[in-house]
Amino acid sequence: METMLKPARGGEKDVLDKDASATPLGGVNDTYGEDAATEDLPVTPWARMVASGMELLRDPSYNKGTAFTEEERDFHYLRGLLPPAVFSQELQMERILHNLRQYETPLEKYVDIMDLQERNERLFYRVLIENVEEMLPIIYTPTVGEACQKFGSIFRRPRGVYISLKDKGKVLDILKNWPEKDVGVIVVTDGERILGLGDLGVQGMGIPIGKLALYAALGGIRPSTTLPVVIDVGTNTESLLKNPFYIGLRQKRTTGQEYDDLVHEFMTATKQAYGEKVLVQFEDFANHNAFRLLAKYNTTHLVFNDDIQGTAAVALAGLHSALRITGGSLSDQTYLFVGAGEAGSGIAEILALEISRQEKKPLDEARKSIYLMDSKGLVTKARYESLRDFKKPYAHEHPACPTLVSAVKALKPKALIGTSGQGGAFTKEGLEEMASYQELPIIFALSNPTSKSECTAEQAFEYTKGKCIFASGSPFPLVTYGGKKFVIAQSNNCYIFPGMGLGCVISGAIRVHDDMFLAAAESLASEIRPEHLARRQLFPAFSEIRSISAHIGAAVAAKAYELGLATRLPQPKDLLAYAKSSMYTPTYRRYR
Ligand SMILES: NC(=O)C1=CN([C@@H]2O[C@H](COP(=O)(O)OP(=O)(O)OC[C@H]3O[C@@H](n4cnc5c(N)ncnc54)[C@H](OP(=O)(O)O)[C@@H]3O)[C@@H](O)[C@H]2O)C=CC1
Ligand SMILES: CC(=O)C(=O)O
Ligand SMILES: [Mg+2]
Repeated sequence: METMLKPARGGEKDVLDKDASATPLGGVNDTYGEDAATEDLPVTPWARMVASGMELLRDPSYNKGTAFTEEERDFHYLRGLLPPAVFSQELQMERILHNLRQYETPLEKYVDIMDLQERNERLFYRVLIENVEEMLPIIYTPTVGEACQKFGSIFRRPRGVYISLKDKGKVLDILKNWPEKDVGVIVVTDGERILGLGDLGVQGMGIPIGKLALYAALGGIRPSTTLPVVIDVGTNTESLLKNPFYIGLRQKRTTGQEYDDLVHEFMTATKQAYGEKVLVQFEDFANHNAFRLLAKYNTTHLVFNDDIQGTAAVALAGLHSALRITGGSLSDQTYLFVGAGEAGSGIAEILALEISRQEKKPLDEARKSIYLMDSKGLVTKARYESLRDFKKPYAHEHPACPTLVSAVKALKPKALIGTSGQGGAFTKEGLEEMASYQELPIIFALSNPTSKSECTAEQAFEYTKGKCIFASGSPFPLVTYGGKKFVIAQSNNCYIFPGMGLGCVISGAIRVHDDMFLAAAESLASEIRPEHLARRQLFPAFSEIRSISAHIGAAVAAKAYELGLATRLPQPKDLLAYAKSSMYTPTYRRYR
């Protein structure tokens, strides 16, 4: 791919036009999933003005470091500003990986790789895309959790947009300060429930940054169209308030009208700044805000909540796969959730929707085989009045069960799904009980990061005597039990949201509908092949994720067209080919 850059000594810059092109992601019909053979590709028919010389080296969107060719070094006033060797992107990647592997702690690796994002964006994404399985635990769970806890200390350069209570009335101005005008996907948090680590205030920003890196790497969304946002309304975490390196507002969380007004100002400003079709993903809000914000904005904005809906879709795909191993249908089983918040009730509700759709029975009927436990034990009818709304549909007539083992004994669930954020919540006794009456118990320990997983993969296999079909939210190493090796698949919403974003963008969707998540789940489930199931592996390897995201994107887009929610007309004939051809690839452009 050749890109015409008009060198402008002294740094005249046209950031508005950056990467503009005919495809919705601005991918200039990037060659999907392979190295573009740069010589053969057409010359892009437009020109850009970018900085030259040192400024070019300092612009991560265009910088290629030692990969600038001799010709480019002459043309762009770079001669002498770089050492004489000219590296290929492949060799640069090797060097990055070599250095990364020298670090002793995952946090050091995180700091190093995020630094690369600030220096050379294309190299950063090339490293991510070609080494997803190695890189995911660093830029995502579990390391991103530790990075958020220490965000103030490791802070180097700001990334994304910080909106605090101090900015009331100025949110649109803040969005205007962001250099990119063509924003398509925003991930926003208020930092109150960061993974299972609780309230990390403004330091939750690590999560939108990480999720959006995955949008680009796994889903092919052009990085320049992504915007991480944190809304800082304070934190109730005393240790942060006392920490001299804390980078947020040093006050307790604001709630009520003042909170709502700031969020509303932000939501209004997103449309004013970026139009109707900007996708806003709510991430890691505490559940007292998550459900109501979703309900408030999903009829007026293109929004979804990843913890409720993305998690639901991936877990549903996992359950489909698990039942292909055990036999039986979704509707024949009893399900027990440990954790009745966003993730738990989100999964419960999509499961009930799917059962109701498959069996053509009312949703309320479908919910009857799904039980939730929260911090007070089993959610039952007797507790109805005191329950939050999202738990009420699952308050069945049943005696109280205060502990996991008592609930498992009473209900004999086929599947046990952990979404409690409580490390160790799946006790030895509870897991032994799950294995006492069935051959292949389904055990999902979905809480993140690793320290909050309801059990480890090893414990699941050990306490069920190797019988379990297991998935976790955070990565676990391979488990060997009874001489057999089991690859531990991750039931994590990162299988879904990149493809969901891709589908929304390529169709020009204006709303997200639950059926788009059902379509995403179905698409993901269809990627599971018999050889995966033979190994009890419920999800394909992350190395296949770009292709999976393209399929999910096409399925989501098809559903958006079917529901009349898509605005990109006419509908492309082959949505999968269109999704693939629209995806961002990080191969360097040739500048002249
Ligand atoms: N794998 C994935 O893709 C995802 C994983 N997650 C993980 O799921 C976890 C929960 O997230 P989320 O649902 O948003 O959080 P919420 O705070 O909304 O929900 C947590 C739930 O767990 C319950 N709970 C707390 N302690 C216990 C206990 N000892 N026994 C049983 N239930 C308990 C809470 O009870 P009560 O209602 O009484 O307070 C609440 O219902 C986090 O660790 C998060 O990282 C989240 C999204 C995606
Ligand atoms: C994965 C995710 O979104 C979470 O743990 O919150
Ligand atoms: Mg989350």
